[in-house]
Amino acid sequence: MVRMNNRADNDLRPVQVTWRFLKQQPASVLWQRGDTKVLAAVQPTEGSLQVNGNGITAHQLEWLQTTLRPLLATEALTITVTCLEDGGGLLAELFNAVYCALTLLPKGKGPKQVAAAVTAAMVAGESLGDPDAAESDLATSLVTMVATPQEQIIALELGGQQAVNSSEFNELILRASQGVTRTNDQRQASFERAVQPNIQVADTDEQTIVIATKNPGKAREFESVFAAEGIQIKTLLDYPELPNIDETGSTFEENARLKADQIAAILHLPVLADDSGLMVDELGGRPGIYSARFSGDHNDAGNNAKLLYELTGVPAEKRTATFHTTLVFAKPDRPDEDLVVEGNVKGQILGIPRGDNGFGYDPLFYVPELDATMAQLTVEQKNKISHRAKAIENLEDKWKEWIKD
Ligand SMILES: O=c1nc[nH]c2c1ncn2[C@H]1C[C@H](O)[C@@H](COP(=O)(O)OP(=O)(O)OP(=O)(O)O)O1
Ligand SMILES: [Mg+2]
Repeated sequence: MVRMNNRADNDLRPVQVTWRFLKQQPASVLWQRGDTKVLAAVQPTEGSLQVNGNGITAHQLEWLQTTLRPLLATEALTITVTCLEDGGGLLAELFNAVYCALTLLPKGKGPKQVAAAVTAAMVAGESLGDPDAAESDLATSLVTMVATPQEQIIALELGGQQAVNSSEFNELILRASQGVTRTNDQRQASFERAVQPNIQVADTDEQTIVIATKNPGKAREFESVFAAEGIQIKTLLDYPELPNIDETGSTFEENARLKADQIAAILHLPVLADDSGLMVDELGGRPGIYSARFSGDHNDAGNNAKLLYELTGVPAEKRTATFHTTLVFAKPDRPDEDLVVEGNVKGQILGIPRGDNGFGYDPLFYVPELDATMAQLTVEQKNKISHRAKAIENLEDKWKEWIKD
């Protein structure tokens, strides 16, 4: 049987972990395996264990709570797990996401035991490790296993449309045990890469690109573009040890170059930097390169408030504005070969914010053609029309050739 991506029966989909995904919550992780995306955040509390789920069933939540409990060093925790996309193997990935978040708790509060989860599926009489969504749909039976790397089984969950006989069951268990060991290695490798940026652990044969940003809003938009190419992306949040790059340039391009060149020189990886901002016609193009610091510090609410204040009394037809992005792609150690592109989108600054998506000035930036603010669009919709999307389109034809040599 030929699997998607020509995977062997025991091959797992690649894993990508964004450690400390939420700025305000240190023990948080975005865990992605294939198309399955789970966000987990753990907060120490005074009270007893609470596990909250978004986008998952009551049964999945209950299973998770029961499975986690024996691994916890303390029950004074609130765990929140959010399914962003179920691309197969969700139950296992819920566990893996939470487990990763637990490892970010202060010493002594993390998990008592090393464990990982994986799904195995019986498809057309063959046992497959880590089925994707299509394979899961075809599976006659599925096993989700949580175990230690020493093959001590902590939990087993059976699923699928048919009863499983004991020889198939044994095969599934074997397949799953292999997967657990491998998953544990994937997690460990990702963690080491994240905390020790100079040590590159070759975990997958996938290409890695670092996006030189600490802005999770930007990162999300880039991610969906490169994921489609099978390229894994990291952001500066994966490298907390890196120095802060001061944006001392006087143009978007200078600032993007500063970020791209310096980070590429340190990490020895290809680095894509974005410098972007809002240019309001009535304000002579301000805040422009100062968009992030418009109200003093880097604070979206403050920046939006200041923008509204400065446009007090300006009628709708004069509130025209442009979002601009300059992208600089830098190769390690070859700053003279930087690739530079830009993108723009025109809109209007509203008097009252609308919508909860996106980031930055999105709730105030109205796009007449769509009769919506940027914050009323989904990531997919925004990725079709935004300044960043336009810049990426301009990069599209060039970068694949450029990155090869
Ligand atoms: O699509 C966007 N939707 C809304 N607002 C946006 C967008 N794109 C840029 N902006 C605003 C946010 C920030 O106030 C400034 C970017 O400043 P900029 O220095 O490029 O980014 P940043 O400091 O947030 O992150 P980083 O430097 O780590 O990439 O423009
Ligand atoms: Mg910045």
